Amino acid sequence: MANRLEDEAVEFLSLFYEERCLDGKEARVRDVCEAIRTGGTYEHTAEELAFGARLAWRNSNRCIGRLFWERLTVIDEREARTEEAVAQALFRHIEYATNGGKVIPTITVFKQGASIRIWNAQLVRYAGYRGDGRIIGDPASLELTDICKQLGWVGAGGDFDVLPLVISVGARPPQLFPIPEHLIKEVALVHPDNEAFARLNLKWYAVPFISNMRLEIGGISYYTAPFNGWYMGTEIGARNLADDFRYNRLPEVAAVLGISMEREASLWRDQALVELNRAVLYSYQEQGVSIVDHHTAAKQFQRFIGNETEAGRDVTGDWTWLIPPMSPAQTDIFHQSFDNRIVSPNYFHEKPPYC
Ligand code: HEM
Ligand SMILES: N/C(=N/c1cccc(CO[C@@H]2CCNC2)c1)c1cccs1
Repeated sequence: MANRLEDEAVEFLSLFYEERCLDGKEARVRDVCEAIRTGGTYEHTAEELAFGARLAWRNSNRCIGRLFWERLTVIDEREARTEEAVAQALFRHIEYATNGGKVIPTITVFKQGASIRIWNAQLVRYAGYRGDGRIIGDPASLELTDICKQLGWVGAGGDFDVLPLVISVGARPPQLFPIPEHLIKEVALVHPDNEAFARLNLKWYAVPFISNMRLEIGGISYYTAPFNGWYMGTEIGARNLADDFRYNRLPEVAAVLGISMEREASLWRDQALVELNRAVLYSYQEQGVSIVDHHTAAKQFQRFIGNETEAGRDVTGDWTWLIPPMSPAQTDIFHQSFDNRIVSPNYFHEKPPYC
């Protein structure tokens, strides 16, 4: 009687051997089913792991950046067993993927199962502090910042303090690992036409490293598999710095650019939003850090659809996330519909270990 893990394993291995036109599938399937029957699980080969991580990206319905799914660098850290070893591997990932600004899409995969956990949602993220009546820094980080303070971390109390890595192994309490400053690349935000913009003293970190999603391949879950790509400008300019429950900077941008906020109908918010997003794209490009604008990203996504269709594969997608948060109807994505079926391998939201 084949169990669920066996079914998922056989399905993935079939894809692995067929899509890459390899032979030897029968023997591998037999070995894996034997391992599951005797030990309750199985181990992926390095090639299966790399292919599975790339497939998971190709199957990520909410990702507009999937054109480059085959170009993912996969680092195998399944042997790491201590908090220190995990932290060192993460420092290596940050340095390698940042690559001086020419960002390399990369994932580091730690041992299967949930014994190793990273408590950070992103490896590099700013702290959030509740001051007297107002919030300093990133409101999205309030909970993790509190945990870091309880564990002895002392933040500078500013708007852009990078949090330490918080890593736990098994039932041990989490350990803190401040990220060496030389590994963290940031971009100071300046405007292409208006030098007054710099007076806002805004900046953002160069590379997004997502560290709170579960990678599932052939029925096996890797709870710790942090991955990065490069940013799409709107993530920073239309959400992180613009949402009123995040950095909420549109009023200051309007003020410094002399845009009157008197009437909603003046569309001052939209005008300030465009200028903030132009500043983000200009600053990253000027400082040599990879970034893509939402129009180019949407065109690349159309190429992804073409490639997949040519390969005879269905494309699945989540329209509500694929459309950019700024000028969505200016992209072809807005005028299409997508099948939001969940296909495995994939990346899944996972509740934080501190819940
Ligand atoms: C290479 C450049 C990439 C760009 C420009 C890009 C862009 C994006 C954007 C804009 C989102 C929506 C994020 C949000 O609205 O908060 C997203 C979602 C996502 N991306 Fe990509 N991506 C890239 C690479 C990758 C890579 C390398 C992976 C994994 C290997 C990946 C996996 C995902 C996943 C799983 C989501 C959904 C996240 C969630 O449900 O919270 N992306 N991507
Ligand atoms: N550009 C990116 N953007 C994101 C991709 C996935 C997730 C996120 C952050 O999602 C949070 C949860 C909902 N919005 C913020 C951002 C990438 C990060 C890692 C690889 S590409």
